[in-house]
Amino acid sequence: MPVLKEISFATGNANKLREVVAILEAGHPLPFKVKAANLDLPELQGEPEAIAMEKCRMAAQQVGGAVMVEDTSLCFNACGGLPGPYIKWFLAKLGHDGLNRMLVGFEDKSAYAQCVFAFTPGPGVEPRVFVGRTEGRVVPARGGGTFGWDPIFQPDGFDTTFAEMDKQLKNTISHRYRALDQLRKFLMAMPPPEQDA
Ligand SMILES: O=P(O)(O)OP(=O)(O)OP(=O)(O)OC[C@H]1O[C@@H](n2cnc3c(O)ncnc32)[C@H](O)[C@@H]1O
Ligand SMILES: [Mg+2]
Repeated sequence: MPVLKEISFATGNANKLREVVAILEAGHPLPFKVKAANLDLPELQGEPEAIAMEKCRMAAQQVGGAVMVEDTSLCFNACGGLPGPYIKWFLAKLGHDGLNRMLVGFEDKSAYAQCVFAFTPGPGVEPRVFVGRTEGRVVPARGGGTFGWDPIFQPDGFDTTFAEMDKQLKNTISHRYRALDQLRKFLMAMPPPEQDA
């Protein structure tokens, strides 16, 4: 297996990249250098873990080295976890208001944000997955959010939506932070890169 020196974070989403960089810079660094790779990866179907693993395999082929990817879901409990990994299309077609309307017929507005990171040290090596969840509920849009469904997701224990919340605070309680923290712990346990002679 090649010696791991750096990991490419493959995503086409600038907001995700910004949050991942902010989380790592806030004192939760990975033990390897992280490089951004702007790839347009396909929107796969299936269970979230399987989607992240397949996305990771594809990204590793394209990059030709160690990669991490993530796939984010927004899951409504009243709908058996849907839209889940299909939230990107539901958001694009229905908007914040339409997503709220999906739940009009249900008492239960609870939902969870889920982020699945997948990592492989290189093409051909089975990816590992790390899941982070933040529980909350779906509310009418509040906050001038520029990131996806942030204005309609209010995490439990807070009276602000992700969009109204200080970015630094979001990055300490988010689905993304929780998944990335597990990946960090896994990588910390890996042998460090060999020093150049
Ligand atoms: O290239 P990738 O990494 O796949 O980026 P993407 O934008 O396609 O992202 P996903 O496939 O994971 O789809 C998740 C959708 O949820 C949105 N999203 C992801 N994380 C979010 C967060 O923390 N807050 C609000 N919206 C988020 C994102 O903009 C997408 O519309
Ligand atoms: Mg995607």
